[in-house]
Amino acid sequence: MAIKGLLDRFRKGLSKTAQLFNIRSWFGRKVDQSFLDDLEARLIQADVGVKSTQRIVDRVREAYSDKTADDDLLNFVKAELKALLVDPRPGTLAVSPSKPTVYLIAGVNGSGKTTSIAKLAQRLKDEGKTILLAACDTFRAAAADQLTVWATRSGSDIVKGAPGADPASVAHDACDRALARGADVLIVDTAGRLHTQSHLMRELEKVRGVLHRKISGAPHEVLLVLDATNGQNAIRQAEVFTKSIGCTGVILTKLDGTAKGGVVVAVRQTIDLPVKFIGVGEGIDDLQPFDADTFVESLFT
Ligand SMILES: Nc1nc2c(ncn2[C@@H]2O[C@H](COP(=O)(O)OP(=O)(O)OP(=O)(O)O)[C@@H](O)[C@H]2O)c(=O)[nH]1
Repeated sequence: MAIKGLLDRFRKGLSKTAQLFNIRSWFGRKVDQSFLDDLEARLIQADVGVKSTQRIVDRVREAYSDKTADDDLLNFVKAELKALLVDPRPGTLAVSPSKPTVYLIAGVNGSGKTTSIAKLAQRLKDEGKTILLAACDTFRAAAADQLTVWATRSGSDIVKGAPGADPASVAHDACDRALARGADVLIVDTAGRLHTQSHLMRELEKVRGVLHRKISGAPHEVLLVLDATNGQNAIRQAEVFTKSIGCTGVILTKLDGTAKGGVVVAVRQTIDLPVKFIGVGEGIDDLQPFDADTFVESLFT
C-alpha cells in the first residue's frame, strides 16, 4: 500500500487516541507545571504506561520549561514516542526456508483472534501463498464454524476436529496435511483462554509441542492477539501467555475503538514483544503491519 494510503488508514483507525494527543490545541500555552500535568494525564489516559509517561514528561520539562508550546515541542514529543517504539527486530513475520511456515495464534476469547487470522490469511493469499488453517479451538463449538466461513472467503484450506476433540490431534493432522499438500503457510487457531485456567495453558503448550515435533523449526511465530481496548489488562495477559508459550510478537486489535492507543508503547516497553500487526477496523484490509513512524505521525494530526 502506498505510504499516503497507509497513513490515511492509520489516521482513521487511530482517531480516538489522536483526540487525546491534540497538542496543537495547546500551542501558545506556557510549558509550566499545569501544562506538564495535562500532558501526563493524557499519556496515562492513552495507556502509554507510567514509566514511559514519566520519561516523556521529564524530558519535556528539561527541554521546554517556561518556553511556549509550538511545533518544535510537538516534534520533540513525537521523537520521544518514536524512540520508545524503536525495535531492532524485523517487523515482518518469519518465513521458514522449508514449507510450511507455521504461525501459532493465541489470545483470550473476544480479543479478535479469529478475525485477525482471517485478515492474515487474506494478506498472505494476496501475496500468492497457499494457506492451511488449523481449527484447534475445539473447546468453543462455534469457533471452527467461524473459521470455516473465513477459510471459504479467503479460499484457504482448513483442518478441524469434532467438538471437544483433542486440539493437539487436530494440530497433528493439520501438520500432516500441510506437509502432504505442500502448503506455504499453516496458521493454527487455538482456544481463547483465561490466565486463571492453567489446564488450558497446558493444552496450548501441548499444541506447540506437536507443531515443534512435526515440522522443522515450528512454530516460526507465536503471535499473541491482544485487544487494545483492554489497555493495561492486555499487558498482564501478555505476561502470562509469554511465560507459558514464548510469544514472538503481538497483533494488537481494535485500536480504532479506543483512545488507549498508547498501549503500543506499553507492549514494547513492558513486555518487550514486537507489535507485528495492528487492527484498525473490522474490514478484511484493516489489519496493517505496524510501523512506528506512521503510527506516531497518525497520533498527531
Ligand atoms: N473495530 C474493530 N473490531 C475488531 C477488530 N478485530 C476484531 N474485531 C471484532 O471483535 C469481535 C471479536 O472478534 P473475534 O475474531 O471473533 O474474536 P476471537 O478472539 O476469535 O473470539 P472468540 O471467537 O470468542 O474466541 C468481532 O466482532 C470482530 O469483528 C479491529 O481491529 N477493530
